[in-house]
Amino acid sequence: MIEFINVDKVYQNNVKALQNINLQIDKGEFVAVIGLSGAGKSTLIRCINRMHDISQGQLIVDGVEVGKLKGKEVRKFRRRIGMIFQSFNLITRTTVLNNVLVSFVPELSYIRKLTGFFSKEHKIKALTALDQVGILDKAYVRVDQLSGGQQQRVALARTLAQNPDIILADEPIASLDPVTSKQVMDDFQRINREMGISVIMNIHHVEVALEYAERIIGVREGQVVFDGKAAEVTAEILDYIYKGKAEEILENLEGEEAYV
Ligand SMILES: Nc1ncnc2c1ncn2[C@@H]1O[C@H](COP(=O)(O)OP(=O)(O)OP(=O)(O)O)[C@@H](O)[C@H]1O
Repeated sequence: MIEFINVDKVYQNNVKALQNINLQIDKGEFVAVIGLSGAGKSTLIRCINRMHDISQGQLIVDGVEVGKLKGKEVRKFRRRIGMIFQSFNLITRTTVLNNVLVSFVPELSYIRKLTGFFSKEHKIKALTALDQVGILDKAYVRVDQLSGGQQQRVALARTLAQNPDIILADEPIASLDPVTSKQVMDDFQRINREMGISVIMNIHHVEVALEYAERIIGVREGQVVFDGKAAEVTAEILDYIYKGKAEEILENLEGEEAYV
């Protein structure tokens, strides 16, 4: 379980990105975090794996107070939390398999780190992860020869190979077309349902958030202004989260539905 207790985040430039956040996210949930640009969505997600430190309050993940972890403990803690970015963060000039194997580097002995030699067990784990996202046949293809959607699947496989309890996804479909976005979102849904991995996703596409997430957290000016089931989200609620811009967003929604 992830628990935010009275969490504030103030950046060094004095921007108060999060204010008094209180949330509980249970294991296995699929949560979408929505809100205007600058509302605090990325900050909220990135505090969970301590990419950002919180300024006040407590953030507890499976009984561990994240802010109290030190050095090695932080690295060990992060191994349980996968992170997916909009920009995929892959090494494009090498194979898909090598990109997944990279996730095992922290587990390697010093010698193996130097030689870059992965065990058979690591290779099997990596190939299994590629199979889980349907791109096993691309294992020996260079990443720069793949489409954006396939690259995001490689990133997802790399995360899965870590055997995470939680996947944080920061705008994972922002640079993908609607059809590819749907494939990637289907992957997230399958991983969430079949493997019980919690998914917490920051997403600009409201229509996609409502379709895939069970729970929606609406953030506005650093505060949680809505937290409920996707099915409960109304046009009024969206309007509140998006400060009167819901009409524009709903218009988009109609267009996107036709496209997807
Ligand atoms: N590293 C940083 N240093 C200083 N201020 C920051 C930093 N990162 C974010 N901010 C500020 O914190 C606020 C929240 O930013 P955040 O990136 O969390 O919003 P967001 O909702 O994810 O936006 P977007 O949808 O555009 O990614 C913004 O005012 C932003 O300018």
